[in-house]
Amino acid sequence: MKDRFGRDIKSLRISVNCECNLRCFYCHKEGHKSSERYLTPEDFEKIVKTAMKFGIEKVKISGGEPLLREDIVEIVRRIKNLGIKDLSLTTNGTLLKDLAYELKEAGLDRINISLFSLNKERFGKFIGGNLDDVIEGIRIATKLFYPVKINYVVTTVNIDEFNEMLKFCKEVKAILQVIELIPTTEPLKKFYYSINTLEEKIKERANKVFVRKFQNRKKYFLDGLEVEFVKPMDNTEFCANCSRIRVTHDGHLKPCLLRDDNLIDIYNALKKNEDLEKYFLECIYRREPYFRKK
Ligand SMILES: Nc1nc2c(ncn2[C@@H]2O[C@H](COP(=O)(O)OP(=O)(O)OP(=O)(O)O)[C@@H](O)[C@H]2O)c(=O)[nH]1
Ligand code: SF4
Ligand code: SF4
Repeated sequence: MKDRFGRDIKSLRISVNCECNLRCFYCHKEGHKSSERYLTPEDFEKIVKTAMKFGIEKVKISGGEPLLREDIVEIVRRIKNLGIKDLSLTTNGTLLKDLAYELKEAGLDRINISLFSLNKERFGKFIGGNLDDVIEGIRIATKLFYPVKINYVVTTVNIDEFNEMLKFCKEVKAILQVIELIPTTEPLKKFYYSINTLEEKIKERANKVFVRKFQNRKKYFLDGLEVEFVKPMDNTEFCANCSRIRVTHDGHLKPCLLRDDNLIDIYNALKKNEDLEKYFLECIYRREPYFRKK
């Protein structure tokens, strides 16, 4: 299925909650306000079932911090049991050491873990929480899942750790995902650091480059290491190749991360056990590339 801009619909990104046990200063909260309303594992199952009718085979679970939900393993199991081929989860990693085995057993295919800094003090100051827990979570995850991606959001605060991040990812055998900061508020703008210079450096060292169809992302292969660049800002090619639909924890279909004015409320439809197809069609209709050529 394609939207009005000829973009395929391939993946569903489900935010299962809005709470988090960390406080990253750059958090964009998946572009949605918090709310007291929460979907149940059965609700997510119904949503994914409908999404599959539209050809969606990839599901990403996110939050807030998804591992704070007590029923996260059940959510994973129910979605995987529907036959989703690529089921992944993005986490801050703090609770992973206690949950990694159960998630694997429930059918999770792969995992992305945020890592702002390898410096304990800096991690505590800008992110909160305990870096050691995250590192332990990463080490366990890399033994159970493939691939594990390390999400390194680049800012003026942690740009000096780029080489250390490369070294760390090589050591633990994870993919380094270098992510451009999305400055969603005015004060965040001063932390923005363009990742183009980092990409140039990696390009020089790479043996092979691969361009992912999804968001036109480039992946570089170095000796024993993969590095992917995520550059959403003002990037018309990124949005032109966006194939995601989002679901919020409180039961909205969301056509775009950066917009909060075109959501579709499906909460009552879920509770009444209505067919969800027409809501998906409406969501696909409302999809527009956020950054596009004028
Ligand atoms: N603008 C925009 N940014 C996105 C979108 N999806 C992901 N991102 C950015 O990419 C970062 C990492 O996202 P992840 O949750 O790790 O997932 P992903 O890298 O998109 O997905 P996979 O590579 O398939 O695992 C997010 O924090 C965002 O900054 C999107 O749809 N739009
Ligand atoms: S870990 Fe993720 S959800 Fe939590 S504060 Fe950081 S960016 Fe936001
Ligand atoms: S259209 Fe662009 S900004 Fe919106 S979700 Fe897709 S990639 Fe992100």
